Amino acid sequence: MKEIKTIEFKEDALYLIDQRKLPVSYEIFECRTYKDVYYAIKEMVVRGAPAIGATAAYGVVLAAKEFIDGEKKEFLSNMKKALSFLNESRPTAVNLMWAIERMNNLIERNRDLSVEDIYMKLKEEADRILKEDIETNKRIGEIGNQIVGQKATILTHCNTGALATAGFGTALGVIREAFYSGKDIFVYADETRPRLQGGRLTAWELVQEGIPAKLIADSVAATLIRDKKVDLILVGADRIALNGDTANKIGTFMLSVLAKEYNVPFYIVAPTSTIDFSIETGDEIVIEERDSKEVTHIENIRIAPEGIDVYNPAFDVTPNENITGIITEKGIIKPPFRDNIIKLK
Ligand SMILES: CSC[C@H]1O[C@H](OP(=O)(O)O)[C@H](O)[C@@H]1O
Repeated sequence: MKEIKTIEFKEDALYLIDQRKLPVSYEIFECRTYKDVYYAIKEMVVRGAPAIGATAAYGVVLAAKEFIDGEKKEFLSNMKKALSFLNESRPTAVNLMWAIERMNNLIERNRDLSVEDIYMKLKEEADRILKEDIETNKRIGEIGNQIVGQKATILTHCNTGALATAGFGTALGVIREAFYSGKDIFVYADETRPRLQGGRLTAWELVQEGIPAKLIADSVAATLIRDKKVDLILVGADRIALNGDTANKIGTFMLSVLAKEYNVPFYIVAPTSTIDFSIETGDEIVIEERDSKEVTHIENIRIAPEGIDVYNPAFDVTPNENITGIITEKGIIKPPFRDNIIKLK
């Protein structure tokens, strides 16, 4: 299995695979300040809910390093500002807020320690988040593999692999696990307009692993599903509400409607850190709207005329009634979702 180091912290700097450049070139983006990390998340140098969370945690570490020479009071005040700034980098993936809150809670628990000791504890906590995510994803892979047939064609959307996490992946992690456990699987990967995470990132990971697959335009999925060419649909998540409604990359909701119409099992695959226990339904999820240039251009080449207005939501919400189950590291959550999700709090 190929090791893909999406995120690496060493010698007081954070190194990220620059996912904007893949697959054409493999480049590393260096973050030396928490504002570098904000930029990396906002501009999707790094993306994917768990990867965003782990990256933000190291952004907090870089902020603590930046303010380490200040008096305690000034340090705590600067850290509060830095955490709030990082928290605003993208609005939908709850792992960002989950990681920031976890780092803030650590500061609050240790505010009587020296600034240097707080910094060391923050670094340890960020390392823990990174390590836990990889372990969580491998557990998700094992659990998810239980619902993959010995011979199965799986359709997936966007990128939910090692690049979207600290390693191994979520939905693509289940696909990895099924492949390496010897199952005869085949993957259809949606290219996922407009940022093409499927065509650029999932396709790259599948080729790296030698997993049999075909890349398709998003609009091909409907015919494949209608013609019974797809046995299972596995997608990721950015925020899951208590009732199971799930925000994920734009185009996921459409797939769920097709899956329901043609009785194809449709699973969300995500760590429990992607569950937002503070919201009842998907109506409360903020959907990020991104720059129109993502739609009117590809690699800075204009493909739509000047003057055309654009609507570019980065996510949509799949209603829980379209979801077969939610595969997590604690097991597969089945309906009734609220009753079963609340038990995980
Ligand atoms: C394993 S979470 C991956 C999740 O994140 C993606 O969004 P983005 O690339 O904009 O960060 C997409 O929703 C994936 O399902």
